[in-house]
Amino acid sequence: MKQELAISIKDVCFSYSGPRVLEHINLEVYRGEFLGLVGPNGGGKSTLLKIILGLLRPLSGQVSVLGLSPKRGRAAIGYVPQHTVFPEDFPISVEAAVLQGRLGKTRLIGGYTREDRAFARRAMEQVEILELSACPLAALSGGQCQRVLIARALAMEPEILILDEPTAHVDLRLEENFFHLLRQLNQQMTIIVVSHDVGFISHYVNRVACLNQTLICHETAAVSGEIIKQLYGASVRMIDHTH
Ligand SMILES: Nc1ncnc2c1ncn2[C@@H]1O[C@H](COP(=O)(O)OP(=O)(O)OP(=O)(O)O)[C@@H](O)[C@H]1O
Repeated sequence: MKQELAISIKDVCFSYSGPRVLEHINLEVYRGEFLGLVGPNGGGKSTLLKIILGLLRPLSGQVSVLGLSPKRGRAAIGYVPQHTVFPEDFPISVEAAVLQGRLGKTRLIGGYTREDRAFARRAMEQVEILELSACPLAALSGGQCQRVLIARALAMEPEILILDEPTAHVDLRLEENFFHLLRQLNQQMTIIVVSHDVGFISHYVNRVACLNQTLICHETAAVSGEIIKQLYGASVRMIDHTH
């Protein structure tokens, strides 16, 4: 059976204004895949995600998302950004934050509909934060905040979920819970997750793409600490959390 493409990246090059950040990147992500994207600091991971989201235009090459241009395909992508910190006095509840995920989908005037609230509720149920729905964001732990951000992305009914270092600020136990959650979500949607921890994510993902200006994909079984160290130096963590 022919697999359907979720994302296609062909021969993409990019630079901000100075040297090339991405060189001739080729990547095909299939529907239903769970892809890990790893690489050293400054390797170009966030830049590649921004190109997929249509926020940056490549210097050359082609990108399509579900057969559409990245700008048009963006409506199908739930994006969980890196390093989102809510200010201490941010006066907004968990439910209000999750409802923001409906902004591109709902009517422009008249506020959220009953349907929007049902989507937000379902998203909060999926990531097990429904009991926190009235809490102010400022009262949440790092792990709970990450779940709110995922719920916000899920509320928009995405076909593709992209997460940029979602567990950078959570401890190992929460990280494990979190990846179990992603594995469940992967039954309904394509997932790309950026991480610095190859050893850990290779227990969960189908394939690991290593990006350091150029990109090489490995089936998870083929990823060893030695390969990663040779290609990308010591800044990628290769910790085996085998249980
Ligand atoms: N807005 C920008 N303007 C100029 N250069 C940038 C900009 N954003 C990123 N860069 C540069 O592009 C390169 C790739 O950065 P990018 O943030 O994509 O890497 P990354 O792999 O996501 O890194 P990290 O793991 O540290 O988050 C780096 O050299 C960075 O300094």
